[in-house]
Amino acid sequence: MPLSLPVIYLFMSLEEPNHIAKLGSLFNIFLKGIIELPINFPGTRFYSSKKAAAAISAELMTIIKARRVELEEGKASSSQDLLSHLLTCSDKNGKYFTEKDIANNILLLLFAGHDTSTVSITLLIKSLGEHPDVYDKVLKEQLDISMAKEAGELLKWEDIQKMKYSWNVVSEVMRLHPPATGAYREALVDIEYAGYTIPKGWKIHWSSSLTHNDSANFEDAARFDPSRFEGTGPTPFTYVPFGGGPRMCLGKEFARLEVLAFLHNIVANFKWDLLIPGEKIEYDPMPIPVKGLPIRLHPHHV
Ligand code: HEM
Repeated sequence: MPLSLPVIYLFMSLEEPNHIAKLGSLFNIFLKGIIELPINFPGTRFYSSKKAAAAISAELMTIIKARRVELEEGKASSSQDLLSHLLTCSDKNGKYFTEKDIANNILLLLFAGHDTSTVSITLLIKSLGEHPDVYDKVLKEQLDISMAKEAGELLKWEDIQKMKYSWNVVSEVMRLHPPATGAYREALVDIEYAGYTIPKGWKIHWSSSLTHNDSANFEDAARFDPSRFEGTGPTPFTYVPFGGGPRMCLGKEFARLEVLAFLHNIVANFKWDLLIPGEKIEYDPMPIPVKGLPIRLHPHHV
């Protein structure tokens, strides 16, 4: 999914379209090779991905160095964007981030924080288009929230907490199609599992898709059913779209806010038809509808 202008602007205040397009196309090559066999040989996706990541880092380093000069000359402010913030804040020991740390963090956030949320929103739109009964319930919940507010009043944190049914729907979308299909761990000790030994030091891939689609964890696992998340919800560690343990997603609550705020605004203003009913989803590496999910919006005034 191409990087959008707002995210680049928010992170680094870049506005020049060619510059953004260049970073965007490198980013897409980088993304395509992230979950590939690590064969570092010309022609493989992994190789191209590593090259693209190095090119993005070099580009980011140039931007970072230029911004440092602007900050020193008073031509940029520390609150301008994420980049200025990272350049001017220090940790509790007074140590500043290095330029390399900043470039790595921006690259991580672009990857971890952008496509995951856009994919969740895309699949949410698809699921609501396929399940009008669920759409109606989401609409009711969102309208109850809007009607309790003054005209033009923006959403508040308390409103997000009231979106319980809507979040159950988003959760069910992420159960069936987790935006991050899994991640990696390293075995710190020898592990015995199902009669096999995973030796210390081996890399392990854990899969959220397989865990979420296992009928031992979810009855009739292929069925779309947001009520699974009512009450106490799934057994711990059977539902892991954000991972688990100490390296669990840092942006989980921000993602919830982002997706629910988007959902509130689109549902309150539109209903929609899917132009390709039953459009297939492909994983490359994130789940995306193969034709880009064309829809027809119908504004409503409720
Ligand atoms: C629906 C949206 C999102 C999903 C499904 C998602 C999913 C994940 C997953 C599966 C991991 C790996 C966790 C693990 O290894 O146990 C992860 C890590 C991470 N995510 Fe997210 N994420 C989302 C949104 C975001 C956002 C919006 C941000 C930042 C603004 C973010 C920042 C991060 C970071 C920094 C990590 C690395 C944490 C670490 O290694 O300690 N994520 N995310």
